[in-house]
Amino acid sequence: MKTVLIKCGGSVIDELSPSFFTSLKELEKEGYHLLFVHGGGPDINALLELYQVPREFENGLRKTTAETMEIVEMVLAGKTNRTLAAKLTSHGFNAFGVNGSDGGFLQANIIDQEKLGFVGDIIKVKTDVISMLLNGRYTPVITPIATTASGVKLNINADFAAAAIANNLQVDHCIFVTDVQGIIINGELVPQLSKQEIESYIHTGLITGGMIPKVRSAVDVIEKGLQSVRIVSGKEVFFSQSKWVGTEIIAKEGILR
Ligand SMILES: Nc1ncnc2c1ncn2[C@@H]1O[C@H](COP(=O)(O)OP(=O)(O)O)[C@@H](O)[C@H]1O
Ligand SMILES: CC(=O)N[C@@H](CCC(=O)OP(=O)(O)O)C(=O)O
Repeated sequence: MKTVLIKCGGSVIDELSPSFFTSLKELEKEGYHLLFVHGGGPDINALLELYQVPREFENGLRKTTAETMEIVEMVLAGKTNRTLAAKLTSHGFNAFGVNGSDGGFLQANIIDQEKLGFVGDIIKVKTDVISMLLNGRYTPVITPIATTASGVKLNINADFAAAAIANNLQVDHCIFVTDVQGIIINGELVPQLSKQEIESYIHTGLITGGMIPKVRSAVDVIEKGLQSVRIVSGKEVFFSQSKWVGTEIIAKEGILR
Protein backbone atom coordinates (compact mmCIF):
# COMPACT_ATOMS: atom_id res chain seq x y z
CA MET A 1 0.00 0.00 0.00
CA LYS A 2 1.39 3.43 -0.99
CA THR A 3 0.98 5.94 1.84
CA VAL A 4 1.55 9.65 2.47
CA LEU A 5 1.66 11.04 5.99
CA ILE A 6 0.54 14.66 6.12
CA LYS A 7 1.29 16.69 9.24
CA CYS A 8 -1.02 19.67 9.30
CA GLY A 9 0.18 22.53 11.48
CA GLY A 10 -2.17 24.46 13.74
CA SER A 11 -0.92 27.57 11.95
CA VAL A 12 -2.84 26.62 8.82
CA ILE A 13 -5.77 24.30 9.70
CA ASP A 14 -8.23 27.20 9.53
CA GLU A 15 -6.71 28.50 6.30
CA LEU A 16 -6.40 25.36 4.16
CA SER A 17 -7.12 26.45 0.59
CA PRO A 18 -9.17 24.71 -2.13
CA SER A 19 -5.86 24.07 -3.97
CA PHE A 20 -4.56 22.17 -0.93
CA PHE A 21 -7.51 19.77 -1.23
CA THR A 22 -6.95 19.54 -5.01
CA SER A 23 -3.39 18.38 -4.25
CA LEU A 24 -4.76 15.74 -1.86
CA LYS A 25 -7.09 14.49 -4.61
CA GLU A 26 -4.13 14.29 -7.03
CA LEU A 27 -2.26 12.13 -4.53
CA GLU A 28 -5.29 9.85 -4.23
CA LYS A 29 -5.50 9.61 -8.04
CA GLU A 30 -1.91 8.39 -8.03
CA GLY A 31 -2.94 5.56 -5.70
CA TYR A 32 -1.73 6.97 -2.36
CA HIS A 33 -3.59 6.37 0.90
CA LEU A 34 -3.45 9.45 3.14
CA LEU A 35 -3.10 9.76 6.89
CA PHE A 36 -2.96 12.98 8.89
CA VAL A 37 -1.35 14.16 12.11
CA HIS A 38 -2.48 17.58 13.28
CA GLY A 39 -1.08 20.31 15.51
CA GLY A 40 -3.01 23.11 17.20
CA GLY A 41 -0.47 25.41 18.87
CA PRO A 42 -2.31 28.71 18.16
CA ASP A 43 -5.67 27.36 19.42
CA ILE A 44 -4.01 26.03 22.59
CA ASN A 45 -2.46 29.47 23.15
CA ALA A 46 -5.85 31.15 22.70
CA LEU A 47 -7.62 28.91 25.24
CA LEU A 48 -4.76 29.18 27.75
CA GLU A 49 -5.08 32.94 27.46
CA LEU A 50 -8.84 32.77 27.96
CA TYR A 51 -8.35 30.67 31.12
CA GLN A 52 -5.44 32.94 32.14
CA VAL A 53 -3.01 30.04 32.35
CA PRO A 54 0.58 31.16 31.66
CA ARG A 55 2.28 29.99 28.43
CA GLU A 56 5.92 29.05 28.29
CA PHE A 57 8.11 27.35 25.68
CA GLU A 58 11.53 25.76 25.88
CA ASN A 59 13.22 25.05 22.51
CA GLY A 60 9.85 25.15 20.72
CA LEU A 61 8.25 22.74 23.25
CA ARG A 62 5.41 23.85 25.49
CA LYS A 63 6.00 23.60 29.24
CA THR A 64 2.98 21.54 30.23
CA THR A 65 1.62 21.51 33.80
CA ALA A 66 -1.32 19.25 34.74
CA GLU A 67 -3.63 22.24 34.22
CA THR A 68 -2.07 23.03 30.82
CA MET A 69 -2.41 19.37 29.79
CA GLU A 70 -6.18 19.49 30.40
CA ILE A 71 -6.47 22.45 28.05
CA VAL A 72 -4.09 20.89 25.48
CA GLU A 73 -6.35 17.82 25.36
CA MET A 74 -9.55 19.89 25.13
CA VAL A 75 -8.13 21.78 22.17
CA LEU A 76 -6.31 19.04 20.27
CA ALA A 77 -8.83 16.21 20.73
CA GLY A 78 -11.87 18.48 20.96
CA LYS A 79 -11.30 21.29 18.52
CA THR A 80 -8.48 20.86 16.04
CA ASN A 81 -9.03 17.15 15.39
CA ARG A 82 -12.73 17.82 14.81
CA THR A 83 -12.04 20.82 12.55
CA LEU A 84 -9.59 18.96 10.30
CA ALA A 85 -11.73 15.80 10.20
CA ALA A 86 -14.78 17.90 9.21
CA LYS A 87 -12.86 19.69 6.46
CA LEU A 88 -11.59 16.40 5.05
CA THR A 89 -15.08 14.90 5.23
CA SER A 90 -16.55 17.85 3.37
CA HIS A 91 -13.99 17.25 0.62
CA GLY A 92 -15.03 13.62 0.22
CA PHE A 93 -12.50 11.88 2.47
CA ASN A 94 -13.62 9.19 4.90
CA ALA A 95 -11.94 10.97 7.86
CA PHE A 96 -11.66 9.05 11.13
CA GLY A 97 -10.34 10.80 14.27
CA VAL A 98 -7.75 8.84 16.25
CA ASN A 99 -6.67 9.84 19.76
CA GLY A 100 -3.01 9.04 20.29
CA SER A 101 -3.83 8.24 23.92
CA ASP A 102 -6.47 5.59 23.16
CA GLY A 103 -5.68 1.87 23.11
CA GLY A 104 -1.99 2.53 23.73
CA PHE A 105 -1.65 3.83 20.15
CA LEU A 106 1.12 6.36 20.95
CA GLN A 107 3.36 5.43 23.87
CA ALA A 108 5.88 7.92 25.24
CA ASN A 109 8.37 8.69 27.97
CA ILE A 110 8.48 11.98 29.85
CA ILE A 111 11.36 14.05 28.40
CA ASP A 112 12.24 16.11 31.48
CA GLN A 113 9.53 16.52 34.10
CA GLU A 114 11.30 19.37 35.88
CA LYS A 115 11.94 21.45 32.76
CA LEU A 116 8.93 20.60 30.58
CA GLY A 117 6.33 18.86 32.76
CA PHE A 118 3.98 16.50 30.94
CA VAL A 119 5.79 16.51 27.59
CA GLY A 120 6.80 13.27 25.95
CA ASP A 121 8.98 11.62 23.38
CA ILE A 122 7.28 8.78 21.51
CA ILE A 123 8.85 5.37 22.11
CA LYS A 124 6.25 3.12 20.47
CA VAL A 125 3.54 3.42 17.84
CA LYS A 126 0.92 0.67 17.61
CA THR A 127 0.72 0.75 13.84
CA ASP A 128 -1.99 -1.94 13.65
CA VAL A 129 -4.67 0.68 14.38
CA ILE A 130 -3.61 2.74 11.37
CA SER A 131 -3.20 -0.27 9.07
CA MET A 132 -6.73 -1.36 10.01
CA LEU A 133 -8.17 2.07 9.16
CA LEU A 134 -6.21 2.42 5.91
CA ASN A 135 -7.27 -1.08 4.83
CA GLY A 136 -10.88 -0.05 5.50
CA ARG A 137 -10.32 3.00 3.25
CA TYR A 138 -10.62 5.44 6.14
CA THR A 139 -8.41 8.53 6.38
CA PRO A 140 -6.93 8.60 9.92
CA VAL A 141 -6.64 12.02 11.59
CA ILE A 142 -4.30 11.59 14.55
CA THR A 143 -4.16 13.74 17.72
CA PRO A 144 -0.59 14.02 19.12
CA ILE A 145 -1.26 12.97 22.72
CA ALA A 146 0.45 9.87 24.09
CA THR A 147 0.42 7.82 27.29
CA THR A 148 3.24 6.55 29.49
CA ALA A 149 3.46 2.89 30.55
CA SER A 150 1.49 3.85 33.67
CA GLY A 151 -1.22 5.64 31.68
CA VAL A 152 -0.23 9.28 32.25
CA LYS A 153 -1.21 11.50 29.31
CA LEU A 154 1.59 13.48 27.67
CA ASN A 155 1.66 16.42 25.29
CA ILE A 156 3.68 15.60 22.16
CA ASN A 157 4.93 18.21 19.70
CA ALA A 158 2.95 17.42 16.55
CA ASP A 159 6.03 17.51 14.29
CA PHE A 160 7.76 14.93 16.53
CA ALA A 161 4.61 12.78 16.57
CA ALA A 162 4.41 12.90 12.77
CA ALA A 163 8.06 11.85 12.44
CA ALA A 164 7.63 8.92 14.85
CA ILE A 165 4.50 7.69 13.06
CA ALA A 166 6.12 8.12 9.60
CA ASN A 167 9.16 6.14 10.73
CA ASN A 168 7.15 3.34 12.32
CA LEU A 169 4.72 3.00 9.42
CA GLN A 170 7.46 3.40 6.80
CA VAL A 171 5.28 5.68 4.71
CA ASP A 172 6.31 6.58 1.15
CA HIS A 173 6.16 10.35 1.63
CA CYS A 174 6.08 12.50 4.75
CA ILE A 175 5.00 16.12 4.35
CA PHE A 176 4.82 18.92 6.89
CA VAL A 177 2.08 21.36 5.92
CA THR A 178 2.44 24.84 7.34
CA ASP A 179 1.55 28.49 6.67
CA VAL A 180 4.63 29.30 4.54
CA GLN A 181 5.78 27.83 1.19
CA GLY A 182 8.70 25.97 2.75
CA ILE A 183 12.03 27.07 4.18
CA ILE A 184 12.64 30.66 3.25
CA ILE A 185 16.16 32.05 3.51
CA ASN A 186 16.79 35.73 2.77
CA GLY A 187 13.35 36.01 1.21
CA GLU A 188 13.74 33.06 -1.18
CA LEU A 189 12.13 29.62 -1.04
CA VAL A 190 14.87 26.97 -0.84
CA PRO A 191 13.93 23.90 -2.93
CA GLN A 192 16.27 21.44 -1.20
CA LEU A 193 18.08 21.41 2.14
CA SER A 194 20.40 18.93 3.85
CA LYS A 195 20.88 18.35 7.59
CA GLN A 196 24.17 20.27 7.53
CA GLU A 197 22.56 23.29 5.85
CA ILE A 198 19.61 23.16 8.27
CA GLU A 199 21.83 23.09 11.37
CA SER A 200 23.88 25.99 10.03
CA TYR A 201 20.71 28.05 9.34
CA ILE A 202 19.44 27.31 12.86
CA HIS A 203 22.81 28.35 14.25
CA THR A 204 22.82 31.64 12.32
CA GLY A 205 19.21 32.40 13.27
CA LEU A 206 17.76 32.05 9.75
CA ILE A 207 15.53 29.14 10.81
CA THR A 208 13.71 29.98 14.07
CA GLY A 209 10.75 29.24 16.36
CA GLY A 210 8.22 26.59 15.32
CA MET A 211 10.24 25.84 12.18
CA ILE A 212 13.00 24.29 14.32
CA PRO A 213 11.06 21.20 15.58
CA LYS A 214 9.71 20.83 12.03
CA VAL A 215 13.08 20.72 10.25
CA ARG A 216 14.60 18.57 12.99
CA SER A 217 11.68 16.11 12.65
CA ALA A 218 12.12 16.12 8.87
CA VAL A 219 15.82 15.31 9.27
CA ASP A 220 15.00 12.53 11.74
CA VAL A 221 12.66 10.93 9.19
CA ILE A 222 15.28 11.14 6.39
CA GLU A 223 17.97 9.68 8.67
CA LYS A 224 15.73 6.72 9.54
CA GLY A 225 15.66 5.85 5.83
CA LEU A 226 12.53 7.46 4.42
CA GLN A 227 13.23 8.82 0.93
CA SER A 228 10.78 11.68 0.58
CA VAL A 229 10.25 14.39 3.22
CA ARG A 230 8.96 17.87 2.45
CA ILE A 231 7.80 21.13 4.03
CA VAL A 232 4.95 22.65 2.03
CA SER A 233 2.20 25.27 2.27
CA GLY A 234 -1.43 24.49 3.07
CA LYS A 235 -2.49 27.66 1.31
CA GLU A 236 -1.37 26.63 -2.19
CA VAL A 237 -1.00 23.68 -4.56
CA PHE A 238 1.74 21.43 -3.17
CA PHE A 239 1.41 18.48 -5.59
CA SER A 240 0.38 18.65 -9.22
CA GLN A 241 1.08 16.46 -12.25
CA SER A 242 3.34 14.25 -10.12
CA LYS A 243 5.48 17.25 -9.11
CA TRP A 244 5.97 18.59 -5.59
CA VAL A 245 6.23 22.23 -4.54
CA GLY A 246 8.00 23.38 -1.34
CA THR A 247 11.26 22.44 0.35
CA GLU A 248 12.59 18.89 0.12
CA ILE A 249 14.80 17.68 2.96
CA ILE A 250 17.64 15.58 1.56
CA ALA A 251 20.11 13.20 3.18
CA LYS A 252 23.27 14.86 1.88
CA GLU A 253 24.14 18.19 0.32
CA GLY A 254 24.36 18.15 -3.46
CA ILE A 255 22.47 14.91 -4.03
CA LEU A 256 19.57 15.63 -6.34
CA ARG A 257 16.71 13.20 -6.71
N1 LIG B 1 13.58 30.00 7.60
C1 LIG B 1 12.24 29.94 7.76
N2 LIG B 1 11.45 29.73 6.68
C2 LIG B 1 10.10 29.72 6.79
N3 LIG B 1 9.44 29.89 7.97
C3 LIG B 1 10.17 30.09 9.08
C4 LIG B 1 11.61 30.11 9.03
N4 LIG B 1 12.08 30.31 10.29
C5 LIG B 1 10.98 30.43 11.08
N5 LIG B 1 9.85 30.29 10.38
C6 LIG B 1 8.50 30.40 10.97
O1 LIG B 1 7.97 29.10 11.17
C7 LIG B 1 6.55 29.21 11.07
C8 LIG B 1 5.94 27.82 10.94
O2 LIG B 1 6.06 27.15 12.19
P1 LIG B 1 4.79 27.04 13.17
O3 LIG B 1 4.16 28.36 13.34
O4 LIG B 1 5.20 26.28 14.37
O5 LIG B 1 3.84 26.19 12.23
P2 LIG B 1 2.91 24.92 12.39
O6 LIG B 1 1.78 25.34 13.29
O7 LIG B 1 2.50 24.74 10.97
O8 LIG B 1 3.71 23.78 12.93
C9 LIG B 1 6.37 30.13 9.89
O9 LIG B 1 5.12 30.76 9.87
C10 LIG B 1 7.51 31.14 10.08
O10 LIG B 1 7.07 32.26 10.80
C1 LIG C 1 4.98 19.67 23.50
C2 LIG C 1 4.35 20.65 22.56
O1 LIG C 1 4.92 21.69 22.28
N1 LIG C 1 3.16 20.31 22.05
C3 LIG C 1 2.41 21.15 21.14
C4 LIG C 1 1.33 20.29 20.49
C5 LIG C 1 0.61 20.98 19.35
C6 LIG C 1 1.54 21.31 18.19
O2 LIG C 1 2.64 20.83 18.05
O3 LIG C 1 0.95 22.17 17.28
P1 LIG C 1 1.63 22.87 16.01
O4 LIG C 1 1.95 21.79 15.03
O5 LIG C 1 0.55 23.78 15.52
O6 LIG C 1 2.85 23.60 16.46
C7 LIG C 1 1.77 22.35 21.88
O7 LIG C 1 1.39 22.20 23.05
O8 LIG C 1 1.63 23.42 21.24
